[in-house]
Amino acid sequence: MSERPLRLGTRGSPLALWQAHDIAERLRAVIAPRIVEIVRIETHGDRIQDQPLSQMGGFGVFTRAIQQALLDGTVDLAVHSLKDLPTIPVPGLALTATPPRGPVGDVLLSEKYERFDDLPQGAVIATSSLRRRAQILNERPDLRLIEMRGNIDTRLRKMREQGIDGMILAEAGLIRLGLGEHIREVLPSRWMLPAVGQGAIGLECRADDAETRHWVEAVNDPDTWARIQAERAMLATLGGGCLVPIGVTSRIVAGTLTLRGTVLSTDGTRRLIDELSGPVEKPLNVGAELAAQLVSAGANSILASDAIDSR
Ligand SMILES: NCc1[nH]cc(CCC(=O)O)c1CC(=O)O
Repeated sequence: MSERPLRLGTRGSPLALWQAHDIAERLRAVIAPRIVEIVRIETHGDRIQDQPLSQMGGFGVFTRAIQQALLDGTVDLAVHSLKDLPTIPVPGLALTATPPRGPVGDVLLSEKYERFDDLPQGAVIATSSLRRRAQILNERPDLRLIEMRGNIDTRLRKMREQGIDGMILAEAGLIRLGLGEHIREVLPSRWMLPAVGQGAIGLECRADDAETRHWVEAVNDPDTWARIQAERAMLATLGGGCLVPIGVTSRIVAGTLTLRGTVLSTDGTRRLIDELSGPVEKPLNVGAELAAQLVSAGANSILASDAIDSR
């Protein structure tokens, strides 16, 4: 076994660094006395802060630079927020493990209202995600949605300064940064389905780096792994990437994996939602079959109409 440090690549945002330190601790517990180092890498999404994510040319704006560092050998392990990691495989790299998943939901933050249902007609809500926008408009067509980018701290400040009525963020990020006191309500998964992989951390290695993969597999959580395999198979089969509103929930009860998926038009007027269960040993089948069900119900026409609208 080599004695050089294991270098772990991450974005430099406060949330990314929290996640990287968490992974470093988990690895140190299995890999000691070898040193684990954290290497910060700036991604395209970190550099360009003034454009809507949906217009930044799509896939991998928060992950590609870290994957490149992994391929170059600058780092040995990439730590990603899994929901930012495209499902398209990168030759030479392998998603190797997912530690236990954090909270999966989306939450309302607001200085004025306690609950989503308290929002008055025409209230202004900030979000940078097409998935959140479409699901909010499907539930409440009267609300006004505006773009908001930036780290979580920045967004909280902008909401206060600009008098915005509310904002939707992932619960996991707020909890991890100790900002849980800002959460007013976890939005019901009945209508706000989280992003594929939300709340999970993905650990990616070079496919041929057997030694690192061995250590990284030691911090894997099998239930999280099965759920994210199913969720990502659904997304990959639908082929929507990040430019189309797709949401999902998953659960495992007594060896059965249940996946519920939704596809919407970006304006929220059209929505499909469907559910499928299968053995936890076959997560890829559950995901691909649920996607096929959504396609038979017309998912492709919803996705295609969005592709035309966004031009
Ligand atoms: N780049 C957005 C991003 N990627 C991961 C998280 C939060 C943590 C997670 O959902 O895993 C966030 C912020 C948000 O959506 O509020």
